[in-house]
Amino acid sequence: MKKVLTIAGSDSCGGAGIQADLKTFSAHGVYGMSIITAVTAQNTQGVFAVQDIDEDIIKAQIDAIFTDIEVDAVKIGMVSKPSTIYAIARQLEKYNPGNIVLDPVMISKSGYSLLQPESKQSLIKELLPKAFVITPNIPEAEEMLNAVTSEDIAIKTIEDMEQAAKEIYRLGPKNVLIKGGHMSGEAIDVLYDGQEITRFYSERINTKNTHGTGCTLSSAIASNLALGYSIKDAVSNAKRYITTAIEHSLEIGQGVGPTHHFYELYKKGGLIND
Ligand SMILES: Nc1ncnc2c1ncn2[C@@H]1O[C@H](COP(=O)(O)OP(=O)(O)O)[C@@H](O)[C@H]1O
Ligand SMILES: Cc1ncc(COP(=O)(O)OP(=O)(O)O)c(N)n1
Repeated sequence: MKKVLTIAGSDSCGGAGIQADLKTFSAHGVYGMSIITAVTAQNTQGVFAVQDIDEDIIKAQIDAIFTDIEVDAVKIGMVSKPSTIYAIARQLEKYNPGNIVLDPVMISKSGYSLLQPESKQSLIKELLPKAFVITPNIPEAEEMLNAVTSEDIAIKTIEDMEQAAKEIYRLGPKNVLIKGGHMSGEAIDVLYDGQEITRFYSERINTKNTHGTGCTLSSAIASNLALGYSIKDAVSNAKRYITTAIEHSLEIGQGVGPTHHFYELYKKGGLIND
Protein backbone atom coordinates (compact mmCIF):
# COMPACT_ATOMS: atom_id res chain seq x y z
CA MET A 1 0.00 0.00 0.00
CA LYS A 2 1.26 3.50 -0.81
CA LYS A 3 1.94 5.71 2.20
CA VAL A 4 1.34 9.46 2.30
CA LEU A 5 2.31 11.86 5.07
CA THR A 6 0.68 15.19 5.87
CA ILE A 7 2.57 17.86 7.82
CA ALA A 8 -0.14 20.37 8.72
CA GLY A 9 -2.38 21.95 11.34
CA SER A 10 -5.37 20.36 13.05
CA ASP A 11 -8.83 21.75 12.29
CA SER A 12 -11.15 20.90 15.18
CA CYS A 13 -14.26 20.92 12.98
CA GLY A 14 -12.75 18.39 10.57
CA GLY A 15 -13.21 20.29 7.31
CA ALA A 16 -9.65 21.41 6.58
CA GLY A 17 -6.10 20.71 7.78
CA ILE A 18 -4.94 17.30 8.97
CA GLN A 19 -8.49 15.98 9.18
CA ALA A 20 -9.33 16.80 5.53
CA ASP A 21 -5.97 15.38 4.46
CA LEU A 22 -6.48 12.03 6.19
CA LYS A 23 -10.04 11.71 4.82
CA THR A 24 -8.72 12.40 1.33
CA PHE A 25 -5.93 9.81 1.71
CA SER A 26 -8.42 7.17 2.84
CA ALA A 27 -10.74 7.90 -0.09
CA HIS A 28 -7.79 7.36 -2.43
CA GLY A 29 -6.87 4.02 -0.86
CA VAL A 30 -3.47 5.21 0.40
CA TYR A 31 -2.24 4.87 3.98
CA GLY A 32 -2.29 8.26 5.71
CA MET A 33 0.11 9.51 8.40
CA SER A 34 0.20 12.91 10.11
CA ILE A 35 2.59 15.34 11.72
CA ILE A 36 0.73 18.09 13.55
CA THR A 37 2.31 21.56 13.36
CA ALA A 38 -0.43 23.52 15.17
CA VAL A 39 -3.78 22.97 16.83
CA THR A 40 -6.54 25.34 15.80
CA ALA A 41 -9.84 25.94 17.57
CA GLN A 42 -11.94 26.28 14.44
CA ASN A 43 -15.44 25.70 13.12
CA THR A 44 -17.39 26.51 9.96
CA GLN A 45 -17.65 30.14 11.09
CA GLY A 46 -14.06 30.97 11.95
CA VAL A 47 -10.73 30.27 13.65
CA PHE A 48 -10.78 31.27 17.33
CA ALA A 49 -7.37 30.24 18.66
CA VAL A 50 -4.11 28.65 17.50
CA GLN A 51 -1.51 26.79 19.55
CA ASP A 52 1.70 26.15 17.62
CA ILE A 53 3.42 22.86 18.38
CA ASP A 54 6.98 23.10 19.67
CA GLU A 55 9.54 22.52 16.89
CA ASP A 56 11.30 19.76 18.88
CA ILE A 57 8.06 17.77 18.85
CA ILE A 58 7.63 18.42 15.13
CA LYS A 59 11.17 17.19 14.51
CA ALA A 60 10.58 14.14 16.70
CA GLN A 61 7.39 13.28 14.81
CA ILE A 62 9.27 13.48 11.50
CA ASP A 63 12.09 11.29 12.87
CA ALA A 64 9.55 8.79 14.16
CA ILE A 65 7.99 8.39 10.71
CA PHE A 66 11.07 8.40 8.50
CA THR A 67 13.22 6.11 10.65
CA ASP A 68 10.52 3.44 10.43
CA ILE A 69 8.31 3.85 7.34
CA GLU A 70 8.89 4.45 3.64
CA VAL A 71 6.96 7.54 2.55
CA ASP A 72 5.66 7.80 -1.04
CA ALA A 73 4.48 11.42 -0.90
CA VAL A 74 4.39 14.32 1.57
CA LYS A 75 1.78 17.06 1.73
CA ILE A 76 2.71 20.21 3.66
CA GLY A 77 -0.05 22.58 4.82
CA MET A 78 -0.19 25.10 7.70
CA VAL A 79 3.35 25.82 8.94
CA SER A 80 2.63 28.97 10.92
CA LYS A 81 5.96 30.30 12.24
CA PRO A 82 9.60 30.53 11.08
CA SER A 83 10.98 28.01 13.60
CA THR A 84 8.41 25.43 12.43
CA ILE A 85 9.45 26.04 8.82
CA TYR A 86 13.19 25.69 9.63
CA ALA A 87 12.56 22.47 11.58
CA ILE A 88 10.60 20.95 8.69
CA ALA A 89 13.16 22.10 6.12
CA ARG A 90 16.11 20.57 8.02
CA GLN A 91 14.24 17.29 8.44
CA LEU A 92 13.32 17.18 4.73
CA GLU A 93 17.02 17.65 3.93
CA LYS A 94 17.84 14.79 6.27
CA TYR A 95 15.33 12.30 4.81
CA ASN A 96 14.98 13.68 1.26
CA PRO A 97 11.49 12.36 0.41
CA GLY A 98 10.09 12.69 -3.13
CA ASN A 99 6.68 13.97 -4.21
CA ILE A 100 6.47 16.94 -1.82
CA VAL A 101 3.21 18.85 -2.36
CA LEU A 102 3.36 22.27 -0.68
CA ASP A 103 0.06 24.04 -0.03
CA PRO A 104 1.27 27.48 1.16
CA VAL A 105 -1.63 28.05 3.57
CA MET A 106 -1.76 31.72 4.58
CA ILE A 107 -5.29 32.90 5.40
CA SER A 108 -8.39 30.78 6.12
CA LYS A 109 -11.58 31.50 4.15
CA SER A 110 -12.92 33.03 7.35
CA GLY A 111 -10.06 35.59 7.22
CA TYR A 112 -7.77 34.30 9.99
CA SER A 113 -4.03 34.46 9.37
CA LEU A 114 -2.63 30.92 9.58
CA LEU A 115 0.90 31.98 8.55
CA GLN A 116 2.64 34.62 10.64
CA PRO A 117 3.68 37.59 8.44
CA GLU A 118 7.38 37.08 9.27
CA SER A 119 7.10 33.47 7.99
CA LYS A 120 6.48 34.38 4.36
CA GLN A 121 10.14 34.83 3.44
CA SER A 122 11.13 31.64 5.30
CA LEU A 123 8.46 29.67 3.45
CA ILE A 124 9.74 31.01 0.12
CA LYS A 125 13.40 30.42 0.91
CA GLU A 126 13.23 27.16 2.85
CA LEU A 127 10.27 25.20 1.48
CA LEU A 128 9.53 26.34 -2.08
CA PRO A 129 12.76 24.91 -3.56
CA LYS A 130 12.04 21.54 -1.94
CA ALA A 131 8.54 21.23 -3.39
CA PHE A 132 7.72 18.96 -6.32
CA VAL A 133 4.57 21.02 -6.70
CA ILE A 134 3.29 24.11 -4.92
CA THR A 135 -0.47 24.87 -4.92
CA PRO A 136 -1.18 28.53 -4.01
CA ASN A 137 -4.64 30.04 -4.35
CA ILE A 138 -4.77 33.49 -5.94
CA PRO A 139 -4.25 35.59 -2.78
CA GLU A 140 -1.35 33.30 -1.77
CA ALA A 141 0.26 33.61 -5.21
CA GLU A 142 -0.07 37.42 -4.98
CA GLU A 143 1.44 37.45 -1.47
CA MET A 144 4.44 35.38 -2.56
CA LEU A 145 5.13 37.52 -5.61
CA ASN A 146 4.71 40.71 -3.63
CA ALA A 147 7.13 39.39 -1.01
CA VAL A 148 9.86 38.75 -3.61
CA THR A 149 9.32 41.79 -5.83
CA SER A 150 8.09 44.38 -3.27
CA GLU A 151 5.49 45.29 -5.90
CA ASP A 152 1.72 45.31 -5.61
CA ILE A 153 0.88 42.47 -7.98
CA ALA A 154 -2.79 41.67 -8.58
CA ILE A 155 -3.94 38.48 -10.36
CA LYS A 156 -7.22 39.20 -12.12
CA THR A 157 -7.30 37.08 -15.29
CA ILE A 158 -6.35 33.59 -16.41
CA GLU A 159 -3.38 35.12 -18.26
CA ASP A 160 -2.28 36.77 -14.98
CA MET A 161 -2.48 33.33 -13.33
CA GLU A 162 -0.27 31.85 -16.05
CA GLN A 163 2.27 34.64 -15.71
CA ALA A 164 2.26 34.28 -11.91
CA ALA A 165 2.83 30.51 -12.22
CA LYS A 166 5.90 31.16 -14.37
CA GLU A 167 7.27 33.70 -11.89
CA ILE A 168 6.71 31.47 -8.86
CA TYR A 169 8.41 28.61 -10.76
CA ARG A 170 11.59 30.71 -10.71
CA LEU A 171 11.59 30.46 -6.91
CA GLY A 172 12.47 26.77 -7.14
CA PRO A 173 9.50 24.36 -7.11
CA LYS A 174 9.42 21.79 -9.94
CA ASN A 175 5.77 22.56 -10.73
CA VAL A 176 3.37 25.38 -9.86
CA LEU A 177 -0.41 24.98 -9.72
CA ILE A 178 -2.35 28.21 -9.21
CA LYS A 179 -5.91 27.49 -8.09
CA GLY A 180 -8.79 29.50 -9.47
CA GLY A 181 -11.27 29.06 -6.62
CA HIS A 182 -11.12 32.80 -5.87
CA MET A 183 -11.95 33.88 -9.44
CA SER A 184 -15.44 34.06 -10.93
CA GLY A 185 -16.84 32.00 -13.81
CA GLU A 186 -15.50 28.50 -14.42
CA ALA A 187 -13.15 27.15 -11.73
CA ILE A 188 -9.91 27.01 -13.71
CA ASP A 189 -6.57 25.93 -12.21
CA VAL A 190 -3.29 26.57 -14.04
CA LEU A 191 -0.22 24.29 -13.96
CA TYR A 192 3.27 25.30 -15.10
CA ASP A 193 5.88 22.52 -15.22
CA GLY A 194 8.78 24.64 -16.43
CA GLN A 195 7.95 23.90 -20.07
CA GLU A 196 4.27 24.41 -20.69
CA ILE A 197 1.08 25.71 -19.18
CA THR A 198 -1.88 23.36 -18.73
CA ARG A 199 -5.33 24.57 -17.72
CA PHE A 200 -7.68 22.37 -15.69
CA TYR A 201 -11.33 23.31 -16.04
CA SER A 202 -14.43 22.55 -14.04
CA GLU A 203 -17.83 24.15 -13.68
CA ARG A 204 -18.14 26.49 -10.69
CA ILE A 205 -20.47 24.84 -8.20
CA ASN A 206 -22.89 27.24 -6.60
CA THR A 207 -22.40 26.49 -2.91
CA LYS A 208 -21.13 28.30 0.16
CA ASN A 209 -19.73 25.01 1.52
CA THR A 210 -16.11 25.09 0.38
CA HIS A 211 -14.28 24.77 3.72
CA GLY A 212 -11.08 22.81 3.15
CA THR A 213 -11.04 22.82 -0.66
CA GLY A 214 -7.34 23.72 -0.85
CA CYS A 215 -6.33 21.09 1.71
CA THR A 216 -8.38 18.46 -0.08
CA LEU A 217 -6.96 19.28 -3.52
CA SER A 218 -3.33 19.19 -2.36
CA SER A 219 -3.85 15.90 -0.50
CA ALA A 220 -5.55 14.41 -3.55
CA ILE A 221 -2.55 15.46 -5.67
CA ALA A 222 -0.15 13.88 -3.12
CA SER A 223 -2.21 10.66 -3.13
CA ASN A 224 -2.15 10.48 -6.93
CA LEU A 225 1.61 11.14 -7.08
CA ALA A 226 2.15 8.35 -4.52
CA LEU A 227 0.04 6.07 -6.72
CA GLY A 228 2.47 6.74 -9.58
CA TYR A 229 0.58 9.23 -11.73
CA SER A 230 2.47 11.96 -13.61
CA ILE A 231 2.02 15.52 -12.36
CA LYS A 232 -0.54 16.35 -15.08
CA ASP A 233 -2.58 13.19 -14.44
CA ALA A 234 -2.28 13.68 -10.66
CA VAL A 235 -3.68 17.23 -10.95
CA SER A 236 -6.37 16.15 -13.40
CA ASN A 237 -7.52 13.30 -11.10
CA ALA A 238 -7.36 15.56 -8.05
CA LYS A 239 -9.38 18.25 -9.82
CA ARG A 240 -12.11 15.69 -10.55
CA TYR A 241 -11.99 14.57 -6.93
CA ILE A 242 -12.36 18.08 -5.47
CA THR A 243 -15.11 19.00 -7.94
CA THR A 244 -17.14 15.95 -6.88
CA ALA A 245 -16.36 16.61 -3.19
CA ILE A 246 -17.64 20.21 -3.54
CA GLU A 247 -20.68 19.04 -5.51
CA HIS A 248 -21.60 16.80 -2.55
CA SER A 249 -20.41 19.26 0.14
CA LEU A 250 -22.16 19.11 3.48
CA GLU A 251 -24.55 21.52 5.18
CA ILE A 252 -22.77 21.10 8.52
CA GLY A 253 -22.53 24.00 10.97
CA GLN A 254 -23.81 27.52 10.45
CA GLY A 255 -21.02 28.88 8.26
CA VAL A 256 -18.90 27.53 5.41
CA GLY A 257 -19.55 23.77 5.46
CA PRO A 258 -16.97 21.12 4.49
CA THR A 259 -16.47 19.10 1.33
CA HIS A 260 -17.42 15.44 1.33
CA HIS A 261 -15.04 12.47 1.06
CA PHE A 262 -16.11 8.88 0.75
CA TYR A 263 -15.43 5.88 -1.40
CA GLU A 264 -18.72 6.05 -3.33
CA LEU A 265 -17.91 9.66 -4.20
CA TYR A 266 -14.50 8.66 -5.42
CA LYS A 267 -16.15 6.14 -7.73
CA LYS A 268 -18.51 8.85 -8.98
CA GLY A 269 -15.50 11.04 -9.75
CA GLY A 270 -14.62 8.32 -12.25
CA LEU A 271 -11.35 7.17 -10.73
CA ILE A 272 -12.50 3.70 -9.75
CA ASN A 273 -14.25 1.60 -12.35
CA ASP A 274 -15.48 -1.41 -10.39
N1 LIG B 1 -17.27 26.80 -6.15
C1 LIG B 1 -16.38 25.99 -6.72
N2 LIG B 1 -16.73 25.14 -7.71
C2 LIG B 1 -15.84 24.31 -8.29
N3 LIG B 1 -14.56 24.25 -7.93
C3 LIG B 1 -14.12 25.07 -6.95
C4 LIG B 1 -14.99 25.98 -6.30
N4 LIG B 1 -14.28 26.66 -5.35
C5 LIG B 1 -13.02 26.18 -5.41
N5 LIG B 1 -12.91 25.24 -6.40
C6 LIG B 1 -11.73 24.45 -6.73
O1 LIG B 1 -11.25 23.94 -5.48
C7 LIG B 1 -9.82 23.86 -5.50
C8 LIG B 1 -9.25 24.69 -4.35
O2 LIG B 1 -9.22 26.04 -4.76
P1 LIG B 1 -9.32 27.29 -3.82
O3 LIG B 1 -10.68 27.33 -3.20
O4 LIG B 1 -8.90 28.45 -4.64
O5 LIG B 1 -8.25 26.94 -2.71
P2 LIG B 1 -8.12 27.45 -1.20
O6 LIG B 1 -9.05 26.60 -0.38
O7 LIG B 1 -6.68 27.21 -0.90
O8 LIG B 1 -8.51 28.90 -1.19
C9 LIG B 1 -9.42 24.33 -6.90
O9 LIG B 1 -9.33 23.20 -7.75
C10 LIG B 1 -10.57 25.24 -7.31
O10 LIG B 1 -10.67 25.38 -8.71
C1 LIG C 1 -5.59 23.86 10.18
C2 LIG C 1 -5.98 24.48 8.91
N1 LIG C 1 -5.17 24.34 7.84
C3 LIG C 1 -5.51 24.91 6.66
C4 LIG C 1 -6.65 25.65 6.54
C5 LIG C 1 -7.00 26.31 5.25
O1 LIG C 1 -7.75 25.43 4.51
P1 LIG C 1 -8.08 25.68 2.96
O2 LIG C 1 -8.50 24.40 2.40
O3 LIG C 1 -6.92 26.36 2.28
O4 LIG C 1 -9.21 26.76 2.98
P2 LIG C 1 -10.34 27.09 4.01
O5 LIG C 1 -10.73 25.88 4.73
O6 LIG C 1 -9.81 28.14 4.90
O7 LIG C 1 -11.45 27.50 3.16
C6 LIG C 1 -7.48 25.77 7.65
N2 LIG C 1 -8.64 26.47 7.59
N3 LIG C 1 -7.12 25.18 8.84
